[in-house]
Amino acid sequence: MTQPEKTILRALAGETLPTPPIWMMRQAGRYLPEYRATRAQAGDFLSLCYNPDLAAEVTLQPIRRYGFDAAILFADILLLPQALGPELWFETGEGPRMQTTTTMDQVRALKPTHAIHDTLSPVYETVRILSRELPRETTLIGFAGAPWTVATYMIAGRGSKDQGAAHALKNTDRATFTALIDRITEATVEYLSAQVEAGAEVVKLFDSWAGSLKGQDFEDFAVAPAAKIIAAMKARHPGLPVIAFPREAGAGYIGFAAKTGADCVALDNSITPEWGAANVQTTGCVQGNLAPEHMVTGGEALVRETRRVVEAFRKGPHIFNLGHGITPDANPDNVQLMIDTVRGA
Ligand SMILES: Cc1c2[nH]c(c1CCC(=O)O)Cc1[nH]c(c(CCC(=O)O)c1C)Cc1[nH]c(c(CCC(=O)O)c1C)Cc1[nH]c(c(C)c1CCC(=O)O)C2
Repeated sequence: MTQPEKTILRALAGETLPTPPIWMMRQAGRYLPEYRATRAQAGDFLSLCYNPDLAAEVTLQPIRRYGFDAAILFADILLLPQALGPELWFETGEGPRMQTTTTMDQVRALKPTHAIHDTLSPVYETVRILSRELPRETTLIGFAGAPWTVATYMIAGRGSKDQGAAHALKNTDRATFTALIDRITEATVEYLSAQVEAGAEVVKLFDSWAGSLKGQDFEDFAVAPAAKIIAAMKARHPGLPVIAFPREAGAGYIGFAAKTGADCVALDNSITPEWGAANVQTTGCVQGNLAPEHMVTGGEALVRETRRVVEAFRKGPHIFNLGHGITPDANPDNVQLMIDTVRGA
């Protein structure tokens, strides 16, 4: 294989670059006026996700405006469970709602894995459009939710602060809980494979609620499913780079890449960049981890903390990013200031 030229792929291959490549979680989102305009044209959020032309358009908007080094497919982690059967909708101002899956009969009633493509084919079309339209230097990232995080929404039927319903099922009906995790794991491989076949060059697993899994639960339901998915993806697509994001894993970040086979571990901003460099970057590429609040507040603190992240990770492979998604109240000018600071302008 020839050496990759795209900066994101070089960092993922373990190269230390003089300037870290940069992209941003939720870079296509409500903080951008052009996103709000396209979303209004689509109607609601799910209609936007399932409209390949408009989903590709919002994916491209932050690339045009800022020249990020990567584009992330515009979709949502809850499209996959929806494709397995449960209804999904978004309550305005509140977030996602799903028909719940909490019994063995309901797990058995989920659609077979191969049937997900009936629902998800517009997402693959979005990927195909993007792989044609992105600038040649921009890397296209596909993604899925990790099984635990997806399960928390399927079990509770909505987002929750403590993932209480999922923990309760895990502790009271282990057979149903593990059957659900296994079904999501299998479907995730199928979904990510279809994204790669359509043109995604990297895939990222979002485990937003990994931090609520402690001790052996973290090993069983954050580490083990990620390891299974990554092994299957690498067997099907040799050389495919994978980013894993076990958000708020804390000490669980240590050794996560080695245990799961991930090429890069994305770090949230509950840890300092110095801690991440000393404990995680020692074994490979890391991504992160500026606090998203700086995109709201800007100014000297943004510049200082951006430089601190770049400095802390300077000695190893690093992809600059926020520690979590940018929020709707962010100021687009602050994103430009972050990029200029990273690139040394
Ligand atoms: C937990 C989770 C979800 N979705 C996602 C996660 C994991 C990452 C994380 O922790 O943020 C992941 C996600 N969601 C979205 C993407 C697209 C790619 C990107 O820009 O990063 C990705 C990678 C678009 C989106 N997903 C959502 C929006 C906002 C929708 C809108 O336009 O109103 C976007 C741009 C909606 C969404 N989707 C989800 C919730 C809880 C919400 C509501 C919260 C909110 O309103 O911000 C589920």
